[in-house]
Amino acid sequence: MSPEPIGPVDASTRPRFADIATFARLPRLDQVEHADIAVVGVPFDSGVSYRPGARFGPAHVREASRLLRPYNPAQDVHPFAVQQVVDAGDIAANPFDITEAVAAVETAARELTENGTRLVTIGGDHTIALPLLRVAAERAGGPVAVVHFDAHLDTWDTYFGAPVTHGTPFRRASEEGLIDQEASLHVGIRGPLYGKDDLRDDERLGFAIISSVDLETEGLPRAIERMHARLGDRPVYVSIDIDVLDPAHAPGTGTPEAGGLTSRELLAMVRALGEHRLVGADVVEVAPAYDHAQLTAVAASHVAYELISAMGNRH
Ligand SMILES: N=C(N)NCCCC(=O)O
Ligand SMILES: [Zn+2]
Ligand SMILES: [Zn+2]
Repeated sequence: MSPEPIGPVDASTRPRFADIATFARLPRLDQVEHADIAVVGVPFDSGVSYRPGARFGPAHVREASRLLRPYNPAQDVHPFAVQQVVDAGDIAANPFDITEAVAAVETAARELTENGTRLVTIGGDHTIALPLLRVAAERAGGPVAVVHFDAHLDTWDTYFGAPVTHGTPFRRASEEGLIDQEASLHVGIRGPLYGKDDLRDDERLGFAIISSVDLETEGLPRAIERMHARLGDRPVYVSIDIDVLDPAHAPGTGTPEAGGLTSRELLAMVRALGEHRLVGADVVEVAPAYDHAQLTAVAASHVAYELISAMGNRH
């Protein structure tokens, strides 16, 4: 029998503002025999097209995650008791060479998932979704349904001739056959595009869209219904760009767009994913330099907590 999971440090006997921060004050990977879920940081932002700083995201989210508690009433689950969740530290990626950095993330993700551990990765910019999806599809034995929360499509082709950036991971992933083209979708899309072709290309690459306006006009229950219908019973990878939230809810990000989701809407949609077989997830694009009073980091840490809870729901 495997031992009982080691949970977070108890905030009622040891102040939650003490100690070096691990995610939710969980044990480190080297302190357990086996991890069901590893939270891992990728402090990398060399793929950004506008404001830099997401390289400081993992540390900022860990700091804000000190406030998380062990029982999640919204999903009626003790996410850190039904499964062993750990902090696996950071994947240190080369800030001067995107190709090398992406390869390093892929290698590290492959190693971390060797014994069935699922990853919840904290970015870092959205470039890192590409190597993470490579490993997720490999582990799932084929393409995965991607549910991608973002203001942006991230299926553009190149920037300055560069094919691997934070605006292009899902085009590359689709071209590489990593995503299930019948079951993938974006949620929260809004704002100006380069042209109409962006949407045509996006559909051809295998994505459906629940836009921010759809959410407003159709409401949350209908959006959740559409998400369930699209994902079906496929293995699901969840990629959450924190800029899916309105800048009022998440100012600390590099390419903010007005008219986004509330954190309440995003948390509700993530909770609904508890019905699905989640093979991995990321929360990216938290850039602390533009944050205020940890607003963005609190949102990101709660989103990660709901993801871990959703993974625990079907444990
Ligand atoms: N992945 C994020 N956050 N943003 C992509 C924006 C790409 C652009 O500048 O057009
Ligand atoms: Zn975005
Ligand atoms: Zn993005």
